[in-house]
Amino acid sequence: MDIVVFGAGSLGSLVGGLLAREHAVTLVGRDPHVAAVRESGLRVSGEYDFTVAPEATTDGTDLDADLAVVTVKAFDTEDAAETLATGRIDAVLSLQNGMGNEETLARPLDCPVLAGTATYGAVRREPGAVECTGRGEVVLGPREGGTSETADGAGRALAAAGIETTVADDMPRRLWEKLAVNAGINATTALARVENGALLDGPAREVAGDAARETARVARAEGVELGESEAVRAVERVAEATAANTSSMRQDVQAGRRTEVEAINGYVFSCARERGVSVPVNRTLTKLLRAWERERPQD
Ligand SMILES: NC(=O)C1=CN([C@@H]2O[C@H](COP(=O)(O)OP(=O)(O)OC[C@H]3O[C@@H](n4cnc5c(N)ncnc54)[C@H](OP(=O)(O)O)[C@@H]3O)[C@@H](O)[C@H]2O)C=CC1
Ligand SMILES: CC(C)(CO)C(=O)C(=O)O
Repeated sequence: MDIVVFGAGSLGSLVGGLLAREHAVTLVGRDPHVAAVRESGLRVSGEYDFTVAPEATTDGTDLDADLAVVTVKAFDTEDAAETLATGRIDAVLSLQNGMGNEETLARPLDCPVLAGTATYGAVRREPGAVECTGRGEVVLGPREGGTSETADGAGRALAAAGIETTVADDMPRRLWEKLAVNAGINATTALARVENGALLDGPAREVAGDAARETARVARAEGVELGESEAVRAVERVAEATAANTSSMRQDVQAGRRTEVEAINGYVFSCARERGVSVPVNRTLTKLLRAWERERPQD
C-alpha cells in the first residue's frame, strides 16, 4: 500500500518506521528530522532495532495515498486535514489522543475517516531516529462504530507490518475509554510533575480516578455505555502498565510546549456543560492548564 504518515514526530515516526518494513511510506514532518531521514534513513531503536528508508517531506500538499495515518497533536488536526484535502487520499486513520479529531478530519476530506487509538510508547530523541519505549497495540475502526471494508483493509495493512492491531466495531466507546484514561492521567501527572505510577497509590490517585469517573458520566450523557468503575479501572491498568512513563502532557509542560488539554479534559468540560453534567475535577484541571498555557513563552 501507499501510506502517508502525517506528523512524523514521536508516534508518527515509530508507526511510519514499522509500516515502511512492508509498505511504501511517505513521512510528512519537519526539518531537521525530515532531512536526516532523507539523508540516512529512519532508525528505530528501543523495543526494536532496524533502519528503514521511507520517503520524507515537509510538504504534505498534493499527495496520493491509499491511506493517511494522522499523528499530529490534536491542535494541529485542522491544518493537517486541510493539507491532506489538497491530495488524493483514499482513507484516513487518526491515531491521536483526545476527542474530536475524526470530526475535524472529516470536514474537508472526501474519504472515509477511521478512528484509532495507539498504546505504543514513542520518543523522538534526535533527527532521523525514534525510540520505541513500549510495545502496545493499535485499535481502529469506523469512527461511528460498526464495520467497514476500509477499516478491515487498514487493519490488515498495519498487521502485515507487524503492528499489533485490533479492528473494533465499538470505536465510540473505546475512544471515550481512552479519553477517560488521558483525562485521569495526563493533566494530573503534568500538574503534580509525577510519573504515571504515582497515581496508583499516591495523593493524586483520587484526582485521576475522579476525572475518569466524570468522563464516564459525560460519555453516558452522550449515549456511550462506559461505566464509572470501568473508567477508573482503565486508568489504574494504564498507570500500572506505564508506571515509569512521563505522560505526554507532563513532557509538554516540562518542555514549555502547548498541551492537548483542550482535546482531553477541556473536551470533557465542554461536553459536560452542554449536557448539564457536573465535572468539577476536569473543570479544575482544564483551567489550571489553561492558566499555565497563557503564561508560557510562545513558540
Ligand atoms: N508519543 C507517543 O508515545 C504517543 C502519542 N500519542 C498521540 O499521538 C499524537 C502525536 O503525538 P507525538 O508523536 O508525541 O507528538 P509530536 O509532537 O512528537 O509529533 C507531531 C509532529 O507532527 C509535526 N507536524 C504538525 N503539523 C505538521 C504539518 N502541517 N506538517 C508537517 N509536520 C507537522 C510536528 O511538528 P511541530 O511540533 O514542529 O509542529 C511534530 O513533529 C498526539 O495526539 C499524542 O497524544 C498517542 C499514543 C502514544
Ligand atoms: C497512556 C498515556 C497516559 C501514557 O503515558 C498517554 O497516552 C500519554 O502520555 O499521552
